[in-house]
Amino acid sequence: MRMLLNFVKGCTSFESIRRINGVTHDNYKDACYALGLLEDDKEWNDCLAEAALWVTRNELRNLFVTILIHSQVTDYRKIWNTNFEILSEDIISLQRKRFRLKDLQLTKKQLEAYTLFEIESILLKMGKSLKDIDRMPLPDSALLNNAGNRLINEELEYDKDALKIVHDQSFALLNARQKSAYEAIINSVEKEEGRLLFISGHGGTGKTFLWNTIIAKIRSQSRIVLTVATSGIAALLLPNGRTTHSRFHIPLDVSSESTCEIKQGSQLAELLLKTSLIIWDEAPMANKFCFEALDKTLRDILRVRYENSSDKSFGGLTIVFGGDFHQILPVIPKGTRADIVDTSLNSSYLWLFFTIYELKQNMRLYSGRVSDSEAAKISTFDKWLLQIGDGSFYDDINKELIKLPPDVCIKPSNDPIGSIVEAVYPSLLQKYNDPTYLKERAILTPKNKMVHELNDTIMKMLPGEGRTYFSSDNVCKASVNTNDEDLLYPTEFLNSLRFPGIPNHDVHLKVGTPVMLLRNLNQSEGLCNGTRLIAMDLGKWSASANIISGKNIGSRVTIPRIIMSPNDSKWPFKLKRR
Ligand SMILES: Nc1ncnc2c1ncn2[C@@H]1O[C@H](COP(=O)(O)OP(=O)(O)OP(=O)(O)O)[C@@H](O)[C@H]1O
Repeated sequence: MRMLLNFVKGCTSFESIRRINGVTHDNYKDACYALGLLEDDKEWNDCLAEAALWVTRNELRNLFVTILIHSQVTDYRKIWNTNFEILSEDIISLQRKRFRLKDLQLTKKQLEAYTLFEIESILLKMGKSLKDIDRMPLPDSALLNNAGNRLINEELEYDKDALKIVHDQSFALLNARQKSAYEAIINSVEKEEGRLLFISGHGGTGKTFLWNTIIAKIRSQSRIVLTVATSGIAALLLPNGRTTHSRFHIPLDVSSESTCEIKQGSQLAELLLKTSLIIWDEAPMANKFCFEALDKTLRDILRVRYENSSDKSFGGLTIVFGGDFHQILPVIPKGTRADIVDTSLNSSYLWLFFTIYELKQNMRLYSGRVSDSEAAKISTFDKWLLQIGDGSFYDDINKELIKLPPDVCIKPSNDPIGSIVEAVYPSLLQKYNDPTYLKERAILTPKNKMVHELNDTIMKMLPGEGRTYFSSDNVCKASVNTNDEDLLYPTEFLNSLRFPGIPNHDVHLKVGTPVMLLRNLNQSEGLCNGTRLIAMDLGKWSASANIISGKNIGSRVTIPRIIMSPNDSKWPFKLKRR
């Protein structure tokens, strides 16, 4: 009842406290559940049943996998048994198409095996497996064996003729510096020299262009190149790119002793044994221990392939790193400048073995897609930005202030929020439904408080009622050594807490609002930290949205409530916000 009193306004009787959206519930617990304030496995059944009304079965299986991986389920077997039927509704027709047998019938056991096989395929793309999930049934091993090593198959499935054409076209365009890096990399791959190369260059100097040319070359020769990036958003820019953590199973809390969680003999280990090249974009952003973890793991795994692999950096595999040390370095919460430098790639023991190639020419200006005046403008901005990066463009003696050029500023006014919204989102009401309009706009602010103010202002401007989702907040039992956490940390207090990178207790959404995902939910579906979407169906237990940035633009995804915990907070307990 106390929890409800925080939400139900103007109640006149005990019964009215239990009335939620016109329905009077039998008890307070049910009323709390209806508001989404409680944690219960029943939520996942309700969520899948609700989404089944509007999504395809394949989307539903993706939703099921998201629940398995990101939401804390108490009894996996039970939610599988309850939802098996809706998850398998299209399996017979899928198999009929696959085997070209229009009268094919399946027994319940076969149906279960094929459905689990589909679920396992989604999990494998995320680098996970049903084997890792407690008490979940496993697909038929014969089916899995027939499918072979799907990680390797996926890397060999490319259209080689098309890639050869792409390669020849881009190769002809490479500038001198790009070409010399290209030759060094291809030589090292062909002669298995196992070199370590670092391609540095600021934004627009054609690193991605170079990667694409090299990837096309290697894949057109039926060889394997793994493309990874430190952040999900950069990974989406690479063909079949993945984040380094998901591709190599690097632990999240990485230290000097860490290794990647890859078992000898696993599908991933076999893939690494067959790999010719790894391209790691945005390398300066990663903690040096990530590289060292991969180094140690490859030295071990590649011993089957190369003699003395344990004496060679990365076991003797050619690895290309790219990025710009001017851009974001590893984030060390409350770390000093020295801490950050010490965690960077160039403080690692591996840095000694790198050969560095530098790209200098801003190719964005020469790609022929911009007019001369636009190119001059970009060039001036580019120089200005680089000077700031070099620390040579200060407006005062204390080296603290930078003068912004007038064309990037908006005029001061009495309503700064209104002005910036008007400047960034002109004619919002006519255009808020247009994905292209939304895709190219964003307001960045240094503080979350301002983000919330801006969001509230813009949400109020948009038409429609929308829906408010409440989180269920709990103190993680393992993080406190008392049974009185309810007294110490009452729910309304937990609800009021705000953390960076984690949504507040209440999230208000309207159909058509652009949202940004804050978690790497499913790379292969293009769902990672930073993916932008437009909210579409706002169900009670899940929300569907259309992707508008990165990979898979236009496809629809359904997202359940997932559990998030702040990484480091000042409180003496760990909050679980679902
Ligand atoms: N050799 C080239 N010939 C023609 N166009 C090129 C060449 N190299 C790069 N470009 C084009 O220049 C633009 C910027 O290149 P690219 O995105 O590869 O740069 P980048 O270094 O990866 O930039 P960022 O660090 O911002 O991601 C792209 O439009 C790309 O197609």
